[in-house]
Amino acid sequence: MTAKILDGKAIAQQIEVEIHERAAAFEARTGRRPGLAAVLVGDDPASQVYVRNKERACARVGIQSHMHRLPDDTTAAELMALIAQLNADPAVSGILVQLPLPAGIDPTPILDAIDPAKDVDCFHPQNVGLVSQGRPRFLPCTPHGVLQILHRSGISAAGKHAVIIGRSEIVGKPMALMLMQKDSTCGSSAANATVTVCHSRTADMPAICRTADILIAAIGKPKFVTADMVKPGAAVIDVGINRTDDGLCGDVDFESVKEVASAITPVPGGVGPLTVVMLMENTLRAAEWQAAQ
Ligand SMILES: Nc1nc(=O)c2c([nH]1)NC[C@@H]1CN(c3ccc(C(=O)N[C@@H](CCC(=O)O)C(=O)O)cc3)C=[N+]21
Ligand SMILES: [Mg+2]
Repeated sequence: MTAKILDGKAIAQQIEVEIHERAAAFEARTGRRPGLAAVLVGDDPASQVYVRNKERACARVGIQSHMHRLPDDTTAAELMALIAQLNADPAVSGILVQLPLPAGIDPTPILDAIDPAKDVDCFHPQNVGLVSQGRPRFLPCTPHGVLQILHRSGISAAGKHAVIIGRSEIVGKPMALMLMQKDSTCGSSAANATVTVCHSRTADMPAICRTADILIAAIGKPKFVTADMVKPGAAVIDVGINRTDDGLCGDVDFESVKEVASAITPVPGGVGPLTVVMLMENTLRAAEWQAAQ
């Protein structure tokens, strides 16, 4: 079997059209553009790429981007002062502090200081709590993007065994919560999975992965998932983006796994573009709520 390649870029473009229409309607109704403030501290090359992609997406969908590029030696106090200013600015609907922050700054108090109504990354404990209770205000961008890829590719999760490799607060953990819930923004077929989470201390991970109908790799190890870990016919979603000497690659060994899976996302052009577009959706959602207050 050769897998169907799930074209994340094309799916993201479809969703962008929908968001562009909603953003235009918002602007027509309120006379204001939704605004996204992105804070980038230091000069991490991957972060530069991601933030530039987010800025470009804002321009395409009709969101005003407010970029704050700060030097590597910015202090936590300076960053806190900027967050306070952005929290108070009515032109700023959503705030994103690009991670990782430079080694000297603890991200937790910074992220906790973002107004939960502007927390478009969905990292604030209040928003994480709402997701975990199945009544989300925002959805975390990458897991939401994965649900959109599955849903818009006609892959149902309901009743299936979804195995997630990785337990990060940003991807693995919220992905598990969202897949096991009764419903999702994409309907009940993009939820209701039986979920297993594997991590670095999991015993016999390959055997567990081989029972997955949907296998989601989010560990940050290049080509970690090999063909022997995949059940024939499984759908494989690769959340990893690793920069190696031979260029970008995911957490999945694409060339071998595509011969076993029924569907697979590429890297680049898979989950990454969805992460960006779901951030646009959250920013628009934030603007709509703030306008209704
Ligand atoms: N506060 C915060 N929020 C984030 O959402 C966040 C973050 N920090 N830190 C890093 C990760 C990673 N991330 C990506 C964004 C865009 C692409 C993306 O555009 N990918 C394209 C291009 C990849 C490339 O050229 O490098 C693709 O996969 O096709 C990927 C990954 C957001 N993250
Ligand atoms: Mg990573």
